[in-house]
Amino acid sequence: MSRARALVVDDEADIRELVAITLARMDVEARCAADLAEARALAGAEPFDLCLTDMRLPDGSGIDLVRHLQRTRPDLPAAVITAYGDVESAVEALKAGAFDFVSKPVDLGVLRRLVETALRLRERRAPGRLHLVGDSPPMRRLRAMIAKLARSQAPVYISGESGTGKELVARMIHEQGPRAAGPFVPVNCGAIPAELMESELFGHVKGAFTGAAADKEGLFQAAEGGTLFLDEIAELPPHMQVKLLRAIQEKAVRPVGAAREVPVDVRILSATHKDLAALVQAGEFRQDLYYRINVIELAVPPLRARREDIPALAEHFLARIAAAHGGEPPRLGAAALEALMRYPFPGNVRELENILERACTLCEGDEIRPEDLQLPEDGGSGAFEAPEAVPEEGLETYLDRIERETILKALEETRWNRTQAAKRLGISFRALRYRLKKLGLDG
Ligand SMILES: Nc1ncnc2c1ncn2[C@@H]1O[C@H](COP(=O)(O)OP(=O)(O)OP(=O)(O)O)[C@@H](O)[C@H]1O
Repeated sequence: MSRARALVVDDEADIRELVAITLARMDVEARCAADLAEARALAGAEPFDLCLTDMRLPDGSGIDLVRHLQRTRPDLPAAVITAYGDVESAVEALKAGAFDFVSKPVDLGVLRRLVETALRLRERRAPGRLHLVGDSPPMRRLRAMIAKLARSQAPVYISGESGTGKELVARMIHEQGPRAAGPFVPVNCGAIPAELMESELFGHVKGAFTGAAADKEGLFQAAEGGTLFLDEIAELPPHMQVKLLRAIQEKAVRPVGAAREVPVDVRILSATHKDLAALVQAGEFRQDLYYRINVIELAVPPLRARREDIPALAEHFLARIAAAHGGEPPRLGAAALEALMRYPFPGNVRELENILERACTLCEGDEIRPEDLQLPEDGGSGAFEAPEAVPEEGLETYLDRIERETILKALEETRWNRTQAAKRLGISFRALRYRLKKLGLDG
């Protein structure tokens, strides 16, 4: 890990110096500012692991700086130096988001401990805010690959079943790489109607088509300097596959109706739960595009291939659910955990999350019982048996029918609450709306 850096803000030169010397002895580099304006400018321009600010500054208060950092750098721990006995300000600072305070005259032992704590936060945070729960060998390999791929700029194709964590992996690659300060733009290719896809991705100029009242930038331009995550890339219609290939090759896009291409600097990550290689074989996905996006393939294993991760994941989700609702999370009883360990999780980690959310609602005491989990009797894998012979109606019609039946079932079970139904189906609200339209069910 690189040398830690602290932003020290105080209008008194000798305090700045005292703090800077103390920090230097701890191998922490200090950058000093004498007022709020200077502090803001430095915080916006340079990386820091810790901020230490005096309460009273010539152009505002330390609390203003804490608030500013909370908005702009929520990961940066900030502490305030308060006047002796000024409990009120200390409390106010903590409420504003400061992680600690130290009172004047500054006790160097207290200061050292405070800095150590802040730096431990940094270690826990590093290398990114997001993390994958699970310590199974496949998860460890995945984490190592993410760290390696984050440093490269090559397109990565993330494969894996639905709900395995592909989007989370894409976000981590972005967050741990040199583009982390830039935007991460996720696009669900299956949720954008084919006729809008080009203008959504590349933008359009005013008057390009009816309803194009002004210039609009596309998702490529929105991801400038960052990462574009093309999820469900198998759903890209053929005409868009050609255009995407060109955009990747030329590092430029042409907005609909524009005369010229505009250069774009984005890293492309893509994913699908479908077997893209098989789609290439079947002639449904362009081979040249496949080679372009699949420079590196990262496979996210299904949950049933790493069952030892289930207890840690369950604990993680229970804590998260409790934090969202307030209060203590219920415990997972031994019998319930055993049931989870046996369950095949066709919907993977997302399904585990949903099961636990439901269990928390159903659970009456402080312990989740197997019946609270409501695991499907058939193991969740046999909802639709694959037909033994090629269906007479043809694959497309057959798949449409299955899709329609599954969606209708989810809608009925949720009394046509689309948000709930989308959640149950493990797709976004937008994706559900799009599918309803496609299947003529949106009337
Ligand atoms: N190892 C993990 N640790 C913590 N949370 C995880 C892990 N894997 C997945 N999740 C969580 O599970 C949920 C589903 O993950 P995600 O959306 O990334 O899956 P996906 O593979 O992209 O799904 P889909 O193919 O349906 O788009 C998210 O809430 C994600 O944060």
